[in-house]
Amino acid sequence: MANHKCVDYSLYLVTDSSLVPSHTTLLGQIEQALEGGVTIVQLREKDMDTGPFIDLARQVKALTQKYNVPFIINDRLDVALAVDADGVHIGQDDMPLVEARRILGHGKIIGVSCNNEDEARQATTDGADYLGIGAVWFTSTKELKKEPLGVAGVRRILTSIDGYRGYAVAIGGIHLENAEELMVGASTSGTCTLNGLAVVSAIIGATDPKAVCEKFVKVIRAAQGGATRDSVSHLLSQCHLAIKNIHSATPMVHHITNNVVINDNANATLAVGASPIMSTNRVEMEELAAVNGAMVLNMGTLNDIDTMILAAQVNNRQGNPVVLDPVGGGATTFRKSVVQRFVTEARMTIIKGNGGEILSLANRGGRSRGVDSLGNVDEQVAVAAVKELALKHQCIVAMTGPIDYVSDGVRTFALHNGGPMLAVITGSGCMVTSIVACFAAANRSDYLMATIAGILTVTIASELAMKRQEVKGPGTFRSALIDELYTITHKNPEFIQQYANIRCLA
Ligand SMILES: Cc1ncc(COP(=O)(O)OP(=O)(O)O)c(N)n1
Ligand SMILES: Cc1nc(C(=O)O)sc1CCOP(=O)(O)O
Repeated sequence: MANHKCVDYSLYLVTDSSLVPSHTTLLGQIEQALEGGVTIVQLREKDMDTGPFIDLARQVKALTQKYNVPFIINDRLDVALAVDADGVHIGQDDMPLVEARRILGHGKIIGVSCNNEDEARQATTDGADYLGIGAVWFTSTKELKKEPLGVAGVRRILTSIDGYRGYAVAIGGIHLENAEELMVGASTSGTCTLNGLAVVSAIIGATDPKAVCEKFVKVIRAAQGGATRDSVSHLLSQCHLAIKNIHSATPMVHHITNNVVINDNANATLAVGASPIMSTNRVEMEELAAVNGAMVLNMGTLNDIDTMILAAQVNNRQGNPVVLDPVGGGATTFRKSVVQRFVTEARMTIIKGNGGEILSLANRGGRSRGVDSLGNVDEQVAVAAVKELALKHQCIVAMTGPIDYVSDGVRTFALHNGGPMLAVITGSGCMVTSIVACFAAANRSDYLMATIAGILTVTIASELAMKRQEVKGPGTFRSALIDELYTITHKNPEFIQQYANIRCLA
């Protein structure tokens, strides 16, 4: 599963040009829907020749780019490749998922239609990024071959794939009046819940698609808010498992990091049970990527930018998580342009920076002096920045500081752990990045949880280190911090659940 792609599936528009009202056009309806808050668009044209399909796909892609939402093509891999869409949706009678993945690679989204537990299990095993579960109810948009599932049927399928870390949407017969019943009724407390609704006729056939979408978004967000709040304790219980996964995988974490922190980062990586390698020679990037668990790109020392980008690209191709630390990203014009190169020329799985770095990347100001962030960040601004960037770059974004904010674009958490001593040793932020990468390497099915687990491990370790009698100042704190990383991950993983101070911001 290429699940480093964080996508907001909340309101998934699936098109059908035959349903467009006579006074308007398909493109007009799609644009209205995007204005109303659709979060992902699938072009589904069952009877269009290839040439016109590609032409139309190019126009729809331009619209989705304007609104910064992913663009998916129904059934046709050739069209998806021709227009460089973000992914494809395939049905049970279409090209097998493993073949589609072989052709499209791990960088693209692949969704699969599922109507029962067996199909869902197979799709999750084969690495689907999301499932389209349906039909929920009767629909006049498509002739159904099987009885509708109902809300209970959708829930049953979701429950049967508990442990799956991809996404799921429901489809078939969904309109404003039954959306809440479905979102609330099908939600589960397990790892796999309903992430959104896929809708055709209620939007494409509407006289005012923008207004319809705004109402859908309200209903869906309200249902997600309740479910997300319930998920904090579940998330923390997963951190325990995430540590175990590091020990069983002992992943190699390849760093291209800065000269100041290289030794501390290697020791911290070892302390949590992963294996560091700090190579910067481009000759071996490809070979390292083949065995890597994760890649850290830390911009502190910018000696060879092309090699760093190459390293990210080869790790992208291998499906390895790439963690970017845009150190000093807002400090100079040069650094600002380098961050832009990283995020446009390669795909980042996690971006972790301080307030100045993240706000700069989000074009929301971001004051830095050298590599340090200046000033506290207002919570509303911080949340807007991490959410916006997560959706834009389809990745997890973490802004660290006195409070850490982490988002996948849909779910956002505020983490309140961490002692003041972290600010008086050099490279504590870089250490967080290394540890996040260790968790990501061993927990590829849930990068949001991996990021939170990584941050909490360091911040809780810092609180424990400060309580140690031998800690008298920054020097002794630095050693104690590495000791406590070891303690949490080797002896007391329950400390994360015990000490985490975390809020869910719906
Ligand atoms: C999000 C989503 N879910 C299910 C489907 C149905 O796809 P498929 O089974 O391929 O049927 P057709 O769309 O081809 O009629 C979908 N398109 N999108
Ligand atoms: C395209 C599609 N796939 C389905 C499935 O069950 O897989 S139901 C469906 C049509 C959904 O259209 P509407 O939102 O107009 O009911």
